[in-house]
Amino acid sequence: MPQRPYVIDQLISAKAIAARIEDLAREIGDEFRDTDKLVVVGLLRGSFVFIADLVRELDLPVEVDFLEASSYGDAMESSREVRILKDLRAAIEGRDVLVVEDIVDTGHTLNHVTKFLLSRKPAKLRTIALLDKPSRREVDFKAHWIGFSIPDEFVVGYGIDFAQRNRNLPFIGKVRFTDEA
Ligand SMILES: O=P(O)(O)OC[C@H]1O[C@H](OP(=O)(O)OP(=O)(O)O)[C@H](O)[C@@H]1O
Ligand code: HPA
Ligand SMILES: [Mg+2]
Repeated sequence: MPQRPYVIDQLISAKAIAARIEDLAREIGDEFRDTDKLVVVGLLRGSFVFIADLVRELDLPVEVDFLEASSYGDAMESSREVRILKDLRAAIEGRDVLVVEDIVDTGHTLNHVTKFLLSRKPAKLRTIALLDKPSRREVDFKAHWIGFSIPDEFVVGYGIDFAQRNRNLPFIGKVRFTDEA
């Protein structure tokens, strides 16, 4: 299907993201100061840029692992069916876990993933998302840390895609279709 033409307007600059990550890393450091067994879990694919920047700001011994979950495919609407496409390598029972996500929109993805991981009985499980769109929530989910609360705009960049494109933009932008009146 041919894609509609669109442009991307910057919403959050690379500089603002970096500054916010420094603050978040300090708060996470306080929360996990007493653990030497933290596993930082990135949700593929969207979190790959955020987790890379976040772990480099963490002054803690960390193990990094990834879980792949998908619910949007190439669409702009959630399928509401979260599929786990790749499991963790680490066993997390009895360990402290920080789940790193790019965005909480309807909430289905993180809601499903946290239940999936909690069934493995970690000692502690916390969640962080760079972006939160509270006005779009369909399930009651709240991350422990949020980078930025944003309005109901379809966003791309800094790991986040529209039909698998634009993940490599260094900033967060919003998609604006140019064929709209
Ligand atoms: O709160 P929700 O409505 O569930 O939306 C958030 C999820 O949707 C996107 O993932 P997507 O399924 O597009 O996969 P991707 O991470 O591989 O891009 C995004 O990366 C989050 O994981
Ligand atoms: O705003 C968004 N942009 C891209 N992918 C998404 N998945 C959930 N919300 C979004
Ligand atoms: Mg995702």
